[in-house]
Amino acid sequence: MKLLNAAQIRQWDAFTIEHEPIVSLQLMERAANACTRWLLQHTLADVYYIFCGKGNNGGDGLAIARLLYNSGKTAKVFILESDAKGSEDYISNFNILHHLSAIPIYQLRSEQDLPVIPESCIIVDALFGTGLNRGLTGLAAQLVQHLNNAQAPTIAIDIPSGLFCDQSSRGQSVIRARHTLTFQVLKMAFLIAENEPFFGLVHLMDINLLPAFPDLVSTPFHIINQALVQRIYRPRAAFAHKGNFGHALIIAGSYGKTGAALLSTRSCLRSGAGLVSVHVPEKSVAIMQTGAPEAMVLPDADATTITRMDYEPDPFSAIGVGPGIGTGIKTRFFLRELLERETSSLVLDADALNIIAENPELLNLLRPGSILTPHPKEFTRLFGTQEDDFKKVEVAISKAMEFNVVIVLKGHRTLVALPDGTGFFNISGNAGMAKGGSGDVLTGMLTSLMAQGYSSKEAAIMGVFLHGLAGDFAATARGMDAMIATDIIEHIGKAFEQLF
Ligand SMILES: NC(=O)C1=CN([C@@H]2O[C@H](COP(=O)(O)OP(=O)(O)OC[C@H]3O[C@@H](n4cnc5c(N)ncnc54)[C@H](OP(=O)(O)O)[C@@H]3O)[C@@H](O)[C@H]2O)[C@@H](O)CC1
Ligand SMILES: Nc1ncnc2c1ncn2[C@@H]1O[C@H](COP(=O)(O)OP(=O)(O)O)[C@@H](O)[C@H]1O
Ligand SMILES: [K+]
Repeated sequence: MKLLNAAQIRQWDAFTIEHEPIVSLQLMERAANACTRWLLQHTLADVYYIFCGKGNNGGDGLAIARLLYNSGKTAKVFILESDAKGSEDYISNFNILHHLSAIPIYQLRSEQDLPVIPESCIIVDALFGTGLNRGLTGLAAQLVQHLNNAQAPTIAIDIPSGLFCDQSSRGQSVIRARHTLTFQVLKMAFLIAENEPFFGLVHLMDINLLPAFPDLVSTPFHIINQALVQRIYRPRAAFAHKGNFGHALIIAGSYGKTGAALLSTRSCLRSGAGLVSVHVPEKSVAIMQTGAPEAMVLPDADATTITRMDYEPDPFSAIGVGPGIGTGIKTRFFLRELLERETSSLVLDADALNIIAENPELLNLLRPGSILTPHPKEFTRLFGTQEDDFKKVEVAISKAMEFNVVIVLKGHRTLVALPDGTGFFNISGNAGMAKGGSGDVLTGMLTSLMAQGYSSKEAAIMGVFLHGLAGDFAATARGMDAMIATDIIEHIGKAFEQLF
């Protein structure tokens, strides 16, 4: 699914108005209706304090005030005054409301006009929407601070006021909402970690914009959804044999970290590979054979670390390397040898990435289409510190292009950055996965998918989606606090079932 920017979303509004046909004011009414329904279903308040700017976001706020009033609720409207005349639809809604004398309208012209906000009210933020074109200053910034200091919860309409859709809002005055009721589609701002304090829980309000529009525009960003992964997934043929599903090799573990190897191997086995081998330090062999009897074990010559490749890498259809291997000198030599000898693509995670970060020239040895799966700290070690999280997305994509690899920048909204310059955000998964071992599970899954012949782009998109979905099922079964990485593995099967 394409991730549209603010300008494209406005074009989509205009496209709908032109082709449906529907007049702009009716579209605003549809949007306000959807928000009002949500407010009536999900909030219990004595009174709604509705703060409006003079653009269309403010127009939404005025229409919501009227619809709440029509549903028997009490609403007070506060208008952030400026020299602007107001958008056409704002003015239309203002005129309607003006005639409804039951709804008081207060004009905010200076700091003295900022109202006392009762704890028991609900604040509706309709100051600025996708039309924000500069940071808030003056009275607008004071109002935002005033609302953020209030005890009452804030519901933002479309986007918290002051938050830019497509660029960093670091250092700006931005509404901190408990819920955001956003129209039709997610905005990029909601996928970026640094914006977490602002938008709260995001709810999509379907306003029936014409579905034909997104096909007409191009965008570098996409959201991974079930339909996309269903198109990638290839069901297993009934007459298939294990040779059809590749041979995966996991290289993982060191003394005290055999668990990382176990988690990667088990998740690799659970994700469809025909055969799975695992290269671990000699001392880990018994643990592996007991914990993952379906896998074949290649013991290292060293008792406690990975040091040598006593086998040819070529027979393996994909290799995943890194979880728990440490960054010792012999392991570093091993990784260099692997990168020099291996002819197919690799999945590189954890300490494999830390070793590369210490020896950046190794990046040039990566085979095209390899997958790197850094968490944010590993990403910083590899590619330096960025001034904000939007910049991080940009750098991930430019590095994917430069080294012709796929970079999976992990987090709440994992980004799959592709060498063709595009980026795919994953929206499955939950905070219960923020625990040691979750990343090892992802490495095993990606290696398994690559072994089966999925391209690195397909494997990365499908892998992060299924990993998050398995995490969501694990959270339902165990709860976010109690779930552990093994629970994610236990639910990989159920995640696959959603693709049938
Ligand atoms: N039919 C439709 O299209 C639908 C649209 N919908 C709604 O419209 C919203 C977008 O509306 P919008 O484009 O009017 O922009 P909006 O965000 O309300 O205000 C921007 C105005 O504020 C100003 N301004 C900007 N930055 C500023 C700043 N820092 N400090 C001070 N002023 C600033 C700027 O004017 P300027 O001062 O630059 O001349 C501009 O006029 C969208 O989020 C959704 O809620 C829904 O109803 C669905 C149907
Ligand atoms: N809050 C969260 N929401 C969704 N997914 C998360 C969250 N926190 C972590 N994850 C996922 O869990 C995994 C954690 O990986 P990583 O930090 O490498 O763990 P480890 O190295 O301990 O195995 C990543 O795939 C990440 O996307
Ligand atoms: K808003």
